Amino acid sequence: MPTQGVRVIEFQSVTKRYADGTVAVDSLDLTIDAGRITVLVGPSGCGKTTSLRMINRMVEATSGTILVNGEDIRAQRPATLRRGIGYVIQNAGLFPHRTVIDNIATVPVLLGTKKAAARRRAEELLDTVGLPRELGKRYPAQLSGGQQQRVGVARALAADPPVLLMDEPFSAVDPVVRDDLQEELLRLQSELGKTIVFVTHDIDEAIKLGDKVAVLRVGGELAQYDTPATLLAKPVDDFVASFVGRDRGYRALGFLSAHGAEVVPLSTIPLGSPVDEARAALTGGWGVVVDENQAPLGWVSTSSLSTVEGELRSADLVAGGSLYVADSPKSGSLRTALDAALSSPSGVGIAVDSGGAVTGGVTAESVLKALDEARRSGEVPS
Ligand SMILES: Nc1ncnc2c1ncn2[C@@H]1O[C@H](COP(=O)(O)OP(=O)(O)OP(=O)(O)O)[C@@H](O)[C@H]1O
Repeated sequence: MPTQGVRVIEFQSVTKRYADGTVAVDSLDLTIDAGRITVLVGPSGCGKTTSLRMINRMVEATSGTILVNGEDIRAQRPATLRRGIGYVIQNAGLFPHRTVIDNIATVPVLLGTKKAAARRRAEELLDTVGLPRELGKRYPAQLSGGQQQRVGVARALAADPPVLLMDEPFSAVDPVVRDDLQEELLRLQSELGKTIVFVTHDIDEAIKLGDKVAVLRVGGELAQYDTPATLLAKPVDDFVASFVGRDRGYRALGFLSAHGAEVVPLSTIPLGSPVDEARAALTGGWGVVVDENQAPLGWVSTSSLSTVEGELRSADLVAGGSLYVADSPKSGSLRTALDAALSSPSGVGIAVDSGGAVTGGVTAESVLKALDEARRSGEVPS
């Protein structure tokens, strides 16, 4: 099956009325782009899960049409349809009595792949989702919540479906793990280019992950469907504005590229340099110590070097803050740049290229200046 077919999912005036009369989705028109992440977001009960499940026919629409790749899904047998659509849910939904490897291999084996081959592929998928292969022999209960969620993603990817449906997949894990899982999904997506439909009630998650975001309101109506930037800059009404939140200027930092922020020269000092040379190389009292590949190892300052003699060793370094990649067009966001500046002991965030080598530094002021410019050009709200 192709990894990146021209799959577009199209909702044409789709309504779902449950047997008790509840209208969960009301005349939904939505075109979901191939190879992108589309997020459905909105308050509890607004019909996100119902919309998602109609795509793989776990829920049947009452009226309207859903096309996948131009074909009406009602014309396909649900089992055939689902072969091309992976599904990931909250708490991973793993089979408790099967090992991790067998969980991942489930669908390929059902589809006729030999067990040994399916297991080998499952091991590769553990690598793909960033889990050590040793975990393959464990049972789901022997994994952390975040690890289980990664296995859930690996299982959904096992049959290499062009479409992935993800229903609040990261909601049950703590914020730090959730952040890791989100980063991992973005990394995976940059390699795999799946058509992903992602449901969440968390607007921050929607803005971070979505190429496009559909905001739904209770009653199953589409309130706005736009890129995160447009959603933040131009909410169509009070509902969307309040859902997106008052601090949307700060949120905007998360998707504005840090490319616009000025990178200033930074003194770099090779580990092992004589301390006298290191002292002479400091700028504004600080310098970044690097390895032979120019990758940052930590900081030294006038005061940290005051008692050091001989050559610079790892033990002499002050731990550095977070890094940000300033390697257009792969630059990190302004938020990563600001995080780097604020978490750095010197107040200057370390900018690296995509190979991890130091290219310079960025200050909080330069981030705010770039934000100001984005505001003036109307890219983000003022
Ligand atoms: N099987 C069902 N029978 C009757 N009503 C249902 C059924 N499933 C969902 N609903 C109702 O349909 C509406 C939409 O539900 P849905 O689960 O799609 O919303 P959601 O946006 O995913 O909510 P949440 O964020 O709370 O999961 C809700 O009012 C819900 O109570």
